Amino acid sequence: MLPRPSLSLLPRFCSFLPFATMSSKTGTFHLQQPLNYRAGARIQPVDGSHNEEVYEPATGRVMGKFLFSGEKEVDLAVQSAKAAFKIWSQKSGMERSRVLLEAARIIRERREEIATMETINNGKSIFEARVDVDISWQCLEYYAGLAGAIAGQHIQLPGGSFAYTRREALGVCVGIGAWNYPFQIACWKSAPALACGNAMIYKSSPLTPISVVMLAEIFTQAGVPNGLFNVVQGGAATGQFLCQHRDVAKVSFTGSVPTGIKIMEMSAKGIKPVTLELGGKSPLIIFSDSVLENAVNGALMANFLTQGEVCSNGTRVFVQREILEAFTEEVVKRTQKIKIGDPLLEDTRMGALISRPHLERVLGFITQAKEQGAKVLCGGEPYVPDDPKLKNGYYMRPCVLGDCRDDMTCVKEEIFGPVMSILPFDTEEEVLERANNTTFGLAGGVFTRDIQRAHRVVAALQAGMCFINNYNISPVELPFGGYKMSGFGRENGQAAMEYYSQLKTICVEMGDVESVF
Ligand SMILES: NC(=O)c1ccc[n+]([C@@H]2O[C@H](COP(=O)([O-])OP(=O)(O)OC[C@H]3O[C@@H](n4cnc5c(N)ncnc54)[C@H](O)[C@@H]3O)[C@@H](O)[C@H]2O)c1
Ligand SMILES: C[N+](C)(C)CCCC=O
Repeated sequence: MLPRPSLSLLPRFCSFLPFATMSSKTGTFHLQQPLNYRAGARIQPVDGSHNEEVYEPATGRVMGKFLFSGEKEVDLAVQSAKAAFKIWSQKSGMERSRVLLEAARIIRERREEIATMETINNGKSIFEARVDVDISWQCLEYYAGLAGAIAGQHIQLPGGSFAYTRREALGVCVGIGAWNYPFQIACWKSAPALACGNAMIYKSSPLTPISVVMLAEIFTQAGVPNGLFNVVQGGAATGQFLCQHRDVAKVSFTGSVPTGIKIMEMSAKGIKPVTLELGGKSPLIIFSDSVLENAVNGALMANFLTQGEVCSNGTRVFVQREILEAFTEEVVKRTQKIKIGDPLLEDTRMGALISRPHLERVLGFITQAKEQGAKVLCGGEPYVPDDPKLKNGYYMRPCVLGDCRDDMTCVKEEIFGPVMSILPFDTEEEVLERANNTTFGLAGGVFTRDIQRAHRVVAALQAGMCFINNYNISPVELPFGGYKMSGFGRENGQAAMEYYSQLKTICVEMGDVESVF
């Protein structure tokens, strides 16, 4: 069943344009063009460590190879971005706004092509990839709207003197992204960065290097100066060259906690500000007075989007004991009905996980959960679709675990796969204590009909993004980010503008200087 149309995942704009030039059937795409982008064009990097293969998760097929960028290529990208920054940062907010609006328009126009590419490279269903693309152009439109509103303050001082503040761009910003929302994460970072007058160099996860280059082309077509948005490709070493570069002013990172720690350490050496969007193990609390159908829908949304590979997922589902049986029965029934298979088919709702090692890691968590006493209520095993071309894809059946305890690994660690753990509780006080007993703090949710309890519970949750009676919806107007080890800084909403700009204060003397000497 689809979410309700009010605050739902359904696109706010739909344009079903014909496919562009690329092949759109699973198992047919071949990488032909370079994946680095510098000074307004796709290029081969001037140096690099090695060639990396790009896989299609739906089939397990290698689609092509690309070179991991070396230090020289990173430096050229930074120098190109520095030159473009000089032009872009001098434009008015309204001029920047017009370019971002044009980029949003082109994304809408190329919606089907981008969504198809995202599905081919990530493995998520085309249904979800279209939603990701819609959230992406909405993000550009939102920050286009804010670009013209960037303003300072005027402060009166004695004797007619005064001061004013200017909100200025930072310079060359680096964006480093994860593989679960490749195009969307690049837009969440670049839209506020460019709106504030910065340049950006972006590095995707090496598992999903393709769609961000389409974004780079779109920015150029929309009218950003050549070099303003460059793409370098690679893994940890390329990321390190970026973070350590002396001309980089800021790093915005989305990824795991261990990598986030390294990013922060490197940035600390250059006193560079960082935004860290890290992992989570979020609680979803379902009280017995909830509308059961909504609570079940919420739990599915909280666990199974993008094959469960979602940072904000509410994977610890706390259910009040009175409705445990009814809730569990319904959630299992609905999970078993999820259509798994070729992600480019219209009716598929769960595609392939990102890679073979990741699939094995997720299945390993389920084996361990069983060893520790959890009961597999459904799924949890590899899935082989009937279509022969999909037989080497990375599919599994979504899993619901019962008989879970707070001390089990499946309840404590981020699995990043389609695995829901159900945990019974009795009282509000008890569940809050247990929900907050984690080093993570990205998201949390509550289902109840008691309005006072709903607000009391979210106020007590130690998490940056909380939902009442829904889960995992992401209007771009809302700030998104974590507490505790899930990171700091915010993406989306007005808040993100703070993280891509700096404040200058100018103090103006209107009288004579009174010296104390
Ligand atoms: N909070 C959020 O908004 C959010 C969103 C998506 C994913 N995530 C998190 O991301 C993780 C999954 O993504 P992943 O496996 O790509 O994470 P990861 O930390 O392995 O990699 C993330 C990015 O960092 C790069 N990288 C790796 N080592 C680096 C280093 N030493 N220096 C610089 N860059 C380096 C990678 O190449 C990749 O581009 C999960 O923990 C998930 O929760 C968080
Ligand atoms: C768009 N979602 C579903 C809120 C996911 C945000 C990015 C986290 O992985």
